[in-house]
Amino acid sequence: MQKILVEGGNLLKGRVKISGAKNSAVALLPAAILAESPVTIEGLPDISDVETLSHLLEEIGGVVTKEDDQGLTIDPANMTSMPLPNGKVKKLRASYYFMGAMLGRFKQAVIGLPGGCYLGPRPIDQHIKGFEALGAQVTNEQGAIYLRADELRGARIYLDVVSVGATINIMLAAVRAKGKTVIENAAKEPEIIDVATLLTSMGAKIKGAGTDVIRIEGVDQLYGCQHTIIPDRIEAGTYTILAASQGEEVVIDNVIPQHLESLLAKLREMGVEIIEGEEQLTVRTREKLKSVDVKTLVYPGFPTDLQQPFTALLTKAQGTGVVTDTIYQARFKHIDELRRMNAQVKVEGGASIVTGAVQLEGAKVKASDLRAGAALIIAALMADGITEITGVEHIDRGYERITEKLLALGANIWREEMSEQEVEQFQNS
Ligand SMILES: CC(=O)N[C@H]1[C@@H](OP(=O)(O)OP(=O)(O)OC[C@H]2O[C@@H](n3ccc(=O)[nH]c3=O)[C@H](O)[C@@H]2O)O[C@H](CO)[C@@H](O)[C@@H]1O
Ligand SMILES: C=C(OP(=O)(O)O)C(=O)O
Repeated sequence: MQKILVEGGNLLKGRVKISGAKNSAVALLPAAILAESPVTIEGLPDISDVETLSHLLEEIGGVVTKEDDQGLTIDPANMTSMPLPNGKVKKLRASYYFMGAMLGRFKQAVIGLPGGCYLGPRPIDQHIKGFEALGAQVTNEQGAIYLRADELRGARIYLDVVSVGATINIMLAAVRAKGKTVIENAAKEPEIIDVATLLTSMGAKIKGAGTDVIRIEGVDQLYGCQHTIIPDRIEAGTYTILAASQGEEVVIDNVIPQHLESLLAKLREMGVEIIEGEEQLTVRTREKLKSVDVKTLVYPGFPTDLQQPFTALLTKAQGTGVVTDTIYQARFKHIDELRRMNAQVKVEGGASIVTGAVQLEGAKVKASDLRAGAALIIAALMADGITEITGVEHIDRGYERITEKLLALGANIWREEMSEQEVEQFQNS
């Protein structure tokens, strides 16, 4: 087990290249189950979620081959509807996409309830509502979801909650259903468009991805194809926040700036200078930052996945900022850790209230989840002295080579193996 150490204070300067989107990758890989011949996905991020999903694809009989340029080819020809009730499915959230994809291809699946970041309750009732509407029988037996259908039939499905996972999962099953499916109140995140683009290249008929009504005409067969993933808007947002907090001038390459408009607007309000290129952002901070309030919303609103990193930045700004998370009202585990670093933050209801312009101090802290980890790294880069961050396995689920990328920008950051005693303390904390 490793920990990350950061000596704060260095100003960041240079360029950083953003990797492929985690939240696309984790759906694109299971989508390959639906094809009859090999699917190649290019530009995948080198993160542990991708590795775990590749192993799961192999467990059900897929042949996964590494390509140049971080591509993977998945040959689904010999896959079976092997049950996956336990094991790796519990390591990440997106294993739930095996439900939709295996239901679509085999008309049956047994998948353990997913893991992923604990952000308060994360039900999957809307996924199940969608599968049932398509004709599947769904039961929960000892923590695994059993799905079975004699035939999948297209249906009109209204999502009671706007859900990224449910929208994609229903799309995965519906592309192989008989007839027409309409998903109403669908999520509009760019990752949904990316998955729909892959499915369309495989032969699916999908209209409206990226709007709140998606129409799907089921087809009998899907085929292999080649697809290049979109850049990770959350990783890009994290580096943008990082550059705003401790950057002299940082150029962020391989970005779709339109995917980050809500964040960029808030940063500009704070006094950060951002120049948007076609696939690039240049971030400069010349003046003292002013606090702002943010409220997370579904896309194109401010993303919940950037709420925690943004809170770390607010500790530097003049004034008080309120961060309200309307998606996950319990996504505040990073706050206690930021407090250990001298941050003046309190949580009230579904919001954190940050009193800014405070000098953070290095401390021993624990990343409780992926974006809490990103928030702690940002705080550590601004802090006086050395910060030790445990819970690195969460960070490695979603940030490719984060220590190397930051080192190249001039940060003083490194990894160390934890001693046996530290591992024990960590596991008991
Ligand atoms: C792998 C992946 O893509 N993860 C992202 C995805 O998670 P995930 O797909 O799990 O998140 P959802 O969009 O489904 O969740 C949004 C909200 O709907 C609720 N809900 C969701 C499904 C359901 O069946 N019932 C229900 O009540 C959730 O508790 C949450 O409050 O979108 C989240 C919201 O942008 C991001 O934070 C995650 O990074
Ligand atoms: C919450 C996240 O991921 P997951 O849904 O995979 O747990 C995230 O990416 O911030």
